[in-house]
Amino acid sequence: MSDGATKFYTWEEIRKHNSDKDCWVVLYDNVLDVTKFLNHHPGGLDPINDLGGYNITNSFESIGHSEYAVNKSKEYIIGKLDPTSQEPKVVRKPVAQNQSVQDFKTFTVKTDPLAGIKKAIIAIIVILLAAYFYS
Ligand code: HEM
Repeated sequence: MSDGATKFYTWEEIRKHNSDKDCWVVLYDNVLDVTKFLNHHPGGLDPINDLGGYNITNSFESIGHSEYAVNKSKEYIIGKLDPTSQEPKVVRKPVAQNQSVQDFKTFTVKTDPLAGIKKAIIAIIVILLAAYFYS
């Protein structure tokens, strides 16, 4: 862009930059190389890195980023999205497949089948004690 001409990128090119060593994203119609920002992002590395090669506009807006964040993102613009390029079907990249995610997926609320009986026994004991002390 040294000659002042805007550089345009296709989705095919953008999708290739999808790792924490080389991370491009699309914000509105701008293409950003955020590789150097990942480790400085106040929201952590993963939220942006997981979207490397994708359009982050909805996620960026839903967090309610400040004006400061919007201005900060300008530092990483490398060009514009080629308006003739069709966005390929979004194939969700698997987010962190760590143990906590696995635990979350298999988590079930444990109910105590004896909870009702326990409560009834406690109530009976309280009634018996009250009857004993007030008799
Ligand atoms: C170029 C892209 C981005 C830039 C420059 C950026 C910048 C920032 C900045 C400056 C903050 C501090 C709070 C603020 O000023 O709003 C922040 C917080 C945060 N960002 Fe981003 N962000 C980007 C993309 C994203 C994306 C794509 C996500 C989610 C998918 C995300 C999730 C978060 C979260 C969760 C916080 C922490 C909010 C909090 O703790 O209150 N960010 N970001």
